[in-house]
Amino acid sequence: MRKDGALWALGAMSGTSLDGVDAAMVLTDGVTIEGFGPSAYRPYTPDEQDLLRAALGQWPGDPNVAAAAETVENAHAEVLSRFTGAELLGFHGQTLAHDPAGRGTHQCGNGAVLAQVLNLPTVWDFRSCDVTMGGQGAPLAPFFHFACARHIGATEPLAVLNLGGVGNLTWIDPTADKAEAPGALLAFDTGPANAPLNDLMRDRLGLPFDADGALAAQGEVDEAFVAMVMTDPWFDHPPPKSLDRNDFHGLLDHLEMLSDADAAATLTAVAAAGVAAAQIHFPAPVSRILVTGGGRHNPRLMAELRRRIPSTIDPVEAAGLDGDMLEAQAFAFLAVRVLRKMATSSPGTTGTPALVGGGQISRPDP
Ligand SMILES: Nc1ncnc2c1ncn2[C@@H]1O[C@H](COP(=O)(O)OP(=O)(O)OP(=O)(O)O)[C@@H](O)[C@H]1O
Ligand SMILES: CC(=O)N[C@H]1[C@@H]2OC[C@@H](O2)[C@@H](O)[C@@H]1O[C@H](C)C(=O)O
Repeated sequence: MRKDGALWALGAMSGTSLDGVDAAMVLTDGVTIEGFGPSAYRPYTPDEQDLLRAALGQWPGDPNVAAAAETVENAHAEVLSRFTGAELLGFHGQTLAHDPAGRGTHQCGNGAVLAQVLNLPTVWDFRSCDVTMGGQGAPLAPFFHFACARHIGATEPLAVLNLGGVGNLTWIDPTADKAEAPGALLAFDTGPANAPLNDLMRDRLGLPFDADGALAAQGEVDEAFVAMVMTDPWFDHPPPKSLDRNDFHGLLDHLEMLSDADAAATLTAVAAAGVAAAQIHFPAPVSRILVTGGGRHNPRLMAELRRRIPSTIDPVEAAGLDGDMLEAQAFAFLAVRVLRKMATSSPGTTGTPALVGGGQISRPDP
């Protein structure tokens, strides 16, 4: 029997790696996870990626943004139309620019268009309200991570680490009354994760990423360089904090003297060192870090994490979750929360002064 208020929600995420659209269904009332449904992935073609890359860092009104938005909407319409039985859509869109202390945050793709095309009530623009209210606008997955921690029966503090283009981590006390409770969650971005490594692979070798960490495995980490990066005050800065995809892009200029393999090994280590540095911000130590996002497929990155961090480091699959779809599931879950007028972020997640519920709701014409 369905719990009161539970809906089959479809969530879609187009992440900072610009690789494609993840989509997944969750049965939820926005508090507990009642079940996971089907999922799908739709990669962007190289031409589509070029259009998106040309719009990175741009704000509404820039000539490249309209083409990027159309690309995002079409790719989403294509993959989302394969699903049946969804009652609500949570559409994240593609982050093109993120500057919470300045111009705000910009996800392209219009949820109102998707609501019509898919004939589904659509929750979108999840981050703007948070930034307007003084929050970072990211990360937003933590309320879902709290539900996941409950779903897997966790009883002591743990962390969920997402290794996408940027890394983000959620520290969770699963014994808290609810996700909104003070002290239940502490979340923040950990630093660059796959983005600089992907950019290196693309610039030097014309490849999208270091598949299975094969190139990094042939190189040596320049530990002095890693230590130098870690002196950036950003890592010691207490949460809340969030990054734009290209905030650490300048790293690549300093690696020109290194071979391809050494540069790949060093950037892989930088991603892991950022996570190790994050531990000083934990309210209490964790015995386990569950890793989600594409970076968990990189054995070199996982090895660097294990070398630098004493906690057990497992892919989320070890706890029965799907690390390729967790973010898409998060936006399905958050859509239900928005529909039900529940908070989507808190002082511990995005650093808003109070609980905030973001998101716009667009409904198809009757
Ligand atoms: N087999 C693999 N070996 C090495 N790296 C991999 C592998 N599979 C995926 N990745 C890395 O993971 C990235 C994709 O990760 P993911 O899909 O989590 O990113 P995203 O959702 O776009 O990012 P974000 O969470 O920052 O929004 C790829 O670009 C690549 O760097
Ligand atoms: C502004 C933005 O899109 N941020 C993303 C990005 O990708 C990873 C990290 O940086 C995280 O802060 C966030 O996404 C996840 C889904 C989040 O909001 O929880």
